[in-house]
Amino acid sequence: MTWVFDFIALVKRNYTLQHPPVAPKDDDALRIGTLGAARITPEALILPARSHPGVVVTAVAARNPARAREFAQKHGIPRVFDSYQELLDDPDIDAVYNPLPNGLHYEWTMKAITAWKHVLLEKPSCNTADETRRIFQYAEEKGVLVLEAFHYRWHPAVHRVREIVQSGELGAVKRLDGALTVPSGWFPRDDVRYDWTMGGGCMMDMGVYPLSFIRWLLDAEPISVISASAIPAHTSTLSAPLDRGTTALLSFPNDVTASLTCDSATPLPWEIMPKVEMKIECERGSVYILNFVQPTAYHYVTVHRQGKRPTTEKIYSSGPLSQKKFKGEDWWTTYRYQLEAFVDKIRGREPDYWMSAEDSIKQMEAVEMIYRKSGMGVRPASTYTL
Ligand SMILES: NC(=O)C1=CN([C@@H]2O[C@H](COP(=O)(O)OP(=O)(O)OC[C@H]3O[C@@H](n4cnc5c(N)ncnc54)[C@H](OP(=O)(O)O)[C@@H]3O)[C@@H](O)[C@H]2O)C=CC1
Ligand SMILES: O=C1OC[C@@H](O)[C@H](O)[C@H]1O
Repeated sequence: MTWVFDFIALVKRNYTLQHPPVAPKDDDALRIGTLGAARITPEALILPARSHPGVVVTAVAARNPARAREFAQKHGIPRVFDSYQELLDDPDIDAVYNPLPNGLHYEWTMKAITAWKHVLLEKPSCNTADETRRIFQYAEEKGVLVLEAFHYRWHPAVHRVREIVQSGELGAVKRLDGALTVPSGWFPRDDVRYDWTMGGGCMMDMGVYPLSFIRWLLDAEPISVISASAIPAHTSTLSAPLDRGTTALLSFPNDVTASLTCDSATPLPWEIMPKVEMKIECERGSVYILNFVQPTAYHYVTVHRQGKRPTTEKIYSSGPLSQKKFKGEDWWTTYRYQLEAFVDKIRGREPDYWMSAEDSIKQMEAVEMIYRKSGMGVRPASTYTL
């Protein structure tokens, strides 16, 4: 019978995450403007802001004014700007969400910082580690906040996995295997993910998730990339090499190895569903999590302890977290948790979790190491100068 209750909870949670309760807004709610009418914005910002009393999405700017108006109307955004710069220049906006193509992250985040705006910056933070370093340095100089939107990092389920791994109860970690793949047809062939000039490539778009999770689970950086191979995308050329997918094997301190796989178009019929998983093998057992990227929709964590029967946990806000209790509701998406932390930090409150500048910089250094090893080379640096 438990599965019936689980199924009802799953349906309820997935309905509520798409139709969150609307919170009455605080008088001093943070006013966020969003750059571009990007596909990810409703899920990553507009829905989460709905249930947050301390945030209002007050403005959108798009390259095409008609598109901006249509987007604003659809999502109840009161103000529309005909250019990104006009939005940044508006003194009634406190923070911006930057979900532009990767190749524009650097330029528009630097411009936003110049305009004294806090920035919620989509992953991957920039095309190169050097750009990421410069962004955080500049933000510090100007006294504004930049956060790379690695939303999964805020969900209690991934914290639980990290807690088990780092508690030492299973002994030392020996090996990790992470994957994020989607079947062919998931992205249109003209998607910006396949545009080299815009910082495209699957390692940039999807491989960054298992990479970031591995680094965080270990609290360590790769020593070297043992091997890396990339499948060229249909847009890949010699002068603009771009991966449809990448597989890499990394070496970490203490003899730990980790593999990651990402693919933006796994050929049918080998895969008809996305694959999103991480397995951590330790001396005396293992931990497996299904769907570490969007655990709110569905996930499970299975722990094999040597000599014992495997156990399975599902961890939402009310789950059996032995570490500190997170703020949140079962239906809070990773983006909702992330927004809570972003606002808390700006308002001087201690967030439940925070992803540091150092972490974002090290993450891009690791991405570069993998691209160099696979022969694809690092993504083109922005031509924007401050
Ligand atoms: N956190 C997450 O779960 C996810 C994060 N992302 C990240 O968000 C970013 C955007 O992804 P996604 O929403 O899928 O992308 P979209 O292509 O839907 O959106 C990108 C936006 O960038 C603007 N833009 C400006 N210049 C260009 C250009 N030259 N070519 C294309 N678009 C341009 C467009 O805005 P306009 O024309 O309206 O001005 C467009 O709406 C990426 O960095 C990606 O990695 C994506 C999906 C999930
Ligand atoms: O951030 C993301 O999350 C899930 C992926 O499928 C997507 O391509 C990416 O942009």
